[in-house]
Amino acid sequence: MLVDGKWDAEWQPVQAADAKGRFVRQDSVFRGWITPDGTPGPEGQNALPAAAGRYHLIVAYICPWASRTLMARALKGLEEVISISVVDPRLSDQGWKFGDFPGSNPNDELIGTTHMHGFYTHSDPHVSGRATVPVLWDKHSNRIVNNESADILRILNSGFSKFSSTGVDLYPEAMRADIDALNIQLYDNLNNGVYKAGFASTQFAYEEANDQIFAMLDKLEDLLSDGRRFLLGDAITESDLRAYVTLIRFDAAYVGLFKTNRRRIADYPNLQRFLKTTLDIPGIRDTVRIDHIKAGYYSIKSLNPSGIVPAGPDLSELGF
Ligand SMILES: N[C@@H](CCC(=O)N[C@@H](CS)C(=O)NCC(=O)O)C(=O)O
Repeated sequence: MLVDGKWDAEWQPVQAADAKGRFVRQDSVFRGWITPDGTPGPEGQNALPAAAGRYHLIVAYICPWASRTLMARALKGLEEVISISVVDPRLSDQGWKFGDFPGSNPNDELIGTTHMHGFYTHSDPHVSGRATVPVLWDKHSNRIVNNESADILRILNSGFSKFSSTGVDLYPEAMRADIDALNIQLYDNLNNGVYKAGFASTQFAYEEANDQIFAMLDKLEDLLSDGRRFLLGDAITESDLRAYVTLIRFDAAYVGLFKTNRRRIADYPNLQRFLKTTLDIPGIRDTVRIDHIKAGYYSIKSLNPSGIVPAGPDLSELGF
């Protein structure tokens, strides 16, 4: 991680642990906003004006948080408005870097950095924290606008609406209370839940996280059991993006590496249908690279010292 603008020691996947061995995630540090005309964001954040060609997303296909921003970009039809670059899925001892893995960018064309942390120190020479993806980058000032994917989803949804070619609204006014309530459960039990299981340092913390994950999966399976296409009805919302990015990684990576192996998503008919429905939306399949997901997760040395990437599972039912 970075300490006062300098790379400090070897990269470690475990961010912090509490007294009971629970994984604790750090908060993101760059929280600027983008609005249609540059007026402040919804909570008074400093904002830049939306524009075509000015902003850029730096992502990793392995990463669920980055992938949800790619999904929002695709669902809003912003592929020609916001450019992207993709880091190598395999973590180096200095965090993310550009590299030669198929489908990633060998070099950075924005500022010529080799590692993700270069964007952070370029934006703030004294920055401290982890150099995470995704990053929303401003090509005019050559600075990070925001490195919190939850914010980036909202920015893409509302800030860029005049550039959207689809008219999809992922956070409709009338559904906000339901979306917010479901998002909290999804984050604690599922999105961050799998990391809590995978990076638990005690049996207690692992079992606690595992129970939360499977209770949440049962709940989502039940929500979808009336035949609805998405979690809150027939229209896709932000909550679906949040659930999807963890569900699509579950059988490929988490069941094995994070030991969340009580059941697979393929064993839940409605969750599997939800994955297929979402994958059929134009642009979504392009946001999923199973090869990056497997290579990336299984490159985490502390969980998989040999670096061997499993050959399975068979995901042909999902078209992979
Ligand atoms: N809260 C952040 C979390 C992002 C995050 O943790 N990304 C991971 C990859 S999935 C990362 O870049 N980790 C590198 C590190 O922690 O050094 C967000 O949602 O944007």
